Amino acid sequence: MVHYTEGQLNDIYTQVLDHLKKILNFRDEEFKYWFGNSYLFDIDDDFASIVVTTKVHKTIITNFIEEIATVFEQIIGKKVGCHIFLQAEINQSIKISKNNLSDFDSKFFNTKLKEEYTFDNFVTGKSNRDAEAAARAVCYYPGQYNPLFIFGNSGLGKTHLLHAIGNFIHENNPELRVLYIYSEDLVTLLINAMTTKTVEELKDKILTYDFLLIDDIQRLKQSTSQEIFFNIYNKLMNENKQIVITSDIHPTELKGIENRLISRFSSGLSVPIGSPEFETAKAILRKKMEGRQNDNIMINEEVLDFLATRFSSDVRKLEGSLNELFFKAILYNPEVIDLEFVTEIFKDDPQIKVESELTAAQIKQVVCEFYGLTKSQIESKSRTATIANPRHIAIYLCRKHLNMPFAKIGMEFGGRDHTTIMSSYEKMKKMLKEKDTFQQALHKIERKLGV
Ligand SMILES: Nc1ncnc2c1ncn2[C@@H]1O[C@H](COP(=O)(O)OP(=O)(O)OP(=O)(O)O)[C@@H](O)[C@H]1O
Repeated sequence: MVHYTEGQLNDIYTQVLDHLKKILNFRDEEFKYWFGNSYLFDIDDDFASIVVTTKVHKTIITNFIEEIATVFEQIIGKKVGCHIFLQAEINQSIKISKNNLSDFDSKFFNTKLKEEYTFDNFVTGKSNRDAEAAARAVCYYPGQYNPLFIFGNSGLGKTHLLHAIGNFIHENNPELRVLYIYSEDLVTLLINAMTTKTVEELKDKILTYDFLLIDDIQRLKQSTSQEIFFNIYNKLMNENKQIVITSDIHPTELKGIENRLISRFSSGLSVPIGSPEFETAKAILRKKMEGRQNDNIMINEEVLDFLATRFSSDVRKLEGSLNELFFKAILYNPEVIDLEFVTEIFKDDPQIKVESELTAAQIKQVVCEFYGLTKSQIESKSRTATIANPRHIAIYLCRKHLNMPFAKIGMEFGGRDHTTIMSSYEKMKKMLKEKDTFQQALHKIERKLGV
């Protein structure tokens, strides 16, 4: 990598500005106003970092990022991306991240893996079996399903599975290096590396790992960091390192993430993880009760039924409900935790009221009643208009009122994939614009649903 001195950076930037002035349509004083106080902070292998003084300058100059990159290519003879930073961002990052890379291993390696999240204590059922099987598969065949992308709502075990992969590898293949990282930490690292001119070192560090486990990728929104990430991602893939990513939505529905990344995320294996069904939720509760200190507390079967029914949409809440119950049991010391005790404990819990909120099942039911169909008809693959159109309406309503991801709606409608659901939704949107009859039907159904 070429290291430029301050003087060289200064020379290069002077030439860049001269060229830019000729191609941008600014008057002299305008150009001076926008670019006059900017300077070139650094050029590394992939990026030129330009520093400006105010947010407004950053916004305006960012509009010309492509032109600036082209001029850089002409002057320095190689293609680089351009980043615009505020002086304040540079100052802040330099302050907090001087030691970031030396901390890297202790901060992001090993210590971050939660030992308690293993495959052994991950309870499987229909809703999460595919995700668990895929997670195990990457442990046995690293690089074969690359990247593995696990998506689903909050609290359904995505992080648990990532850690389970890491723990499994540590135990069974200790020579392989695993890096678990939360996306927001990754963004901080990338930005700091840019501002402390340590991008190459960071890349080299990350490339020493065999498994990169990235949690909650939807948070990788900072656009400047996406470019470096893209670069690192490609290098890891080229070296056949295993990448596992989690997100709350299917890769194609990610917002604020560049298309080239989205298409790469979709190119491996994407598996959904859903809310546990009743029996799985109960099995999770039993698992979470194992090894608790308060073994002597008796808990009735119907209590597990109650919790599994009310809280299964989020395993984190399911766990929380159990903790609360045990805590209250220690406090009030009932002979046995029974349904009466539980309903009293949770009587003011807003979660219980979730029952009255609109669900996909209610939407399907009301649409079926309206059109005289059965549940299995609306969920079927039938293309007959009398069945397909009501299905489009129900899908449209799920998206509109529940804001459900397309992949999740697909699960409600006979396991269709998200692209089919997306096209169904678009079709109904178009039909509603074109035909009054659909609009009227939609309003009547919405009135019945009370929305
Ligand atoms: N199938 C399961 N078996 C056992 N525990 C589970 C299961 N699913 C989830 N859990 C537990 O539920 C809690 C929440 O899970 P986790 O943090 O993995 O969810 P998440 O999908 O990553 O959520 P978020 O998107 O909010 O990060 C954890 O304590 C985890 O151990």
